[in-house]
Amino acid sequence: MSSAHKQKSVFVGSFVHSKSLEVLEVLHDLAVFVDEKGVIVAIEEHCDKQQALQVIAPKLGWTIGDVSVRVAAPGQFFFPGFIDTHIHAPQYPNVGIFGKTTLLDWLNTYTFPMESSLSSISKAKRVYTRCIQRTLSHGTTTASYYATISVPSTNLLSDLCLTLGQRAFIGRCCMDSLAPDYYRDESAATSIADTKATMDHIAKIDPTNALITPIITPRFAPACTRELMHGLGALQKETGFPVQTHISENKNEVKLVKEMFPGFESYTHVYDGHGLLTPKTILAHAVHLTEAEVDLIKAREGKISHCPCSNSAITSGTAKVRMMLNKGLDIGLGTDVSGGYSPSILEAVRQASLVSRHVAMEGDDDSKLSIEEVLYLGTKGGAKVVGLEDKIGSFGLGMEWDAQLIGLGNVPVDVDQDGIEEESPVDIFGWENWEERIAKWVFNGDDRNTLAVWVKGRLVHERK
Ligand SMILES: Nc1nc2[nH]cnc2c(=O)[nH]1
Ligand SMILES: [Zn+2]
Repeated sequence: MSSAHKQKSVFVGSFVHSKSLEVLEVLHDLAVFVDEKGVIVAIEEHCDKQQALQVIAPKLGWTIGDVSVRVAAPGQFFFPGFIDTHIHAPQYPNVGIFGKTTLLDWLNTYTFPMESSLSSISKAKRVYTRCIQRTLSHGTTTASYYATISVPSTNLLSDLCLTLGQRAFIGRCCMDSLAPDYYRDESAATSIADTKATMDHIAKIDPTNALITPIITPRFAPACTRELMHGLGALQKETGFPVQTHISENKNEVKLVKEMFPGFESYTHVYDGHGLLTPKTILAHAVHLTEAEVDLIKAREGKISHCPCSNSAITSGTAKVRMMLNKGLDIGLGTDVSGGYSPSILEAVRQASLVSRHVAMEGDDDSKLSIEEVLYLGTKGGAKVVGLEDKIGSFGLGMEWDAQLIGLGNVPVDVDQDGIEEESPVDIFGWENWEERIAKWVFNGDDRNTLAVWVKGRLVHERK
C-alpha cells in the first residue's frame, strides 16, 4: 500500500457527527490527532492550528516536521465517512438504466447480463475501478459489496479496494437456482468452494481484515437451493464472517418465496431456518416484512440496509423505517446500485427523508425522519450494521479516521457581501445557522461539496 497514510495527522476546525439517532453534534475549534495507524489518539477542544502543533503535538511525543495538518476553513466541516451497507459493484455501469421494470424482470433484463459479462477481467477492472473511485468521491469510506459469481473478478474487487483505500466487505454472489444457465453456480458444492476461494484470497492480501473482510452472500432465497443456504449458514458459523442478502423487497418475490419454500412461516423464517439470520446478517430492503418478521429479526439481532433510491426506482415499495426503528432494529443505508440510480449515500440520505414522508402520507404520521435521523442512518447506523461501530461512523478517541471534509462553497463572513465564487450546488448567504447549513447540504449538496476523503487516516480522494 501507499505510504501516504503512514503519517501522523492533525485535523483542525469544525466537526459534525451523530451522537445518537436524534442528536447531531456540531463542534468548533477542535483538533483531532491521528497516528500513523489511522487511529484518533487525542482530541483537544478550543484548539487552533498553532496550539495543536506547538503545544499538543510535543505532548504526544510528535515532531512537528512529521505531522501533516488539515484545517477546515470557516464554514467547512469534517464529517464521518458514509457507509454504504448494500451495493453491487458489477452493476455500476447500469446506474440510471432501469426503464419501467420491477425486480424480477429487472434482474433478467439488465442485471444478470451485465454481471455475467464481468467474468472478463479487463472489463471488471475498468468497472470496479470506476465504481470505487466514484463512491470514494461521494464520501463512501466503507462499502458492503456484492461482486459476481466469478472468483477471479471477485478477488480483483478485493485487490482494488485495498489499493485504492476503500474499507470494504466483499461478497462473491452465491446463486445455484432459478437464474439463467449462463449465469449460475454449477452446484451448491461449487458455490461454497468458490466462496471459500475468495475468503482465502482476502486472507492473503489482508490477513487481519484491517480494511477488507469477506462477507457470505447468498443472493436471495429464490436464487439459492436449501443445500446451498445450509452450507453457507454452516460456513458463517465456522468462520464468523458476516452475511448479506436481500429480503422482502418486492411483492412478487415474497409470493415466489412462499411458493418455493412452503414449509416456512415467512421469508424471514427461510433464512432463520438455514442459519443465515445472525447478529452479523445484513438484510437489504425489508420493504414488505410483517411485524412478526421484524420481531424475529430483532430476536436474532439481524441488521437492516434501507435502500430508498432503489425501492422507488424499481417500484418495490416504501420501507417502514420508523416501525423498524421503534422495534429496536439497527438500520443503515444502501445505494443498492444499480437497482438504485445513484452511487451517493448523500442521495440515499435525502431519499430516506422523502420516502419516510411518503409513508406519512400513507397514514403513519409519526414516520417522518428528521435530518439528524437520516444522517445517523448514513454513518453511525451503517457502522452498527456492518459491526464496526467501535471503529467508524462517528469521531472519538480510539476510533479510526474515516472522514470527509465538506465545504458548502464560499461562506460569506459578512452577511451583506457575497464571498469569492467556489463551485458548489449549495448557496450559503451567511445568515444560516449550522442546522440550516447542514439541511441545505443534505437537500442540495453533492460530490462537489466533498472536498477530501480519508480512510484509516489515508487520504483517498481530494477534489481538484
Ligand atoms: N435490488 C436487488 N435485488 C435483488 N434481489 C436479488 N438480486 C438482486 C439485486 O441484484 N438487486
Ligand atoms: Zn441489492
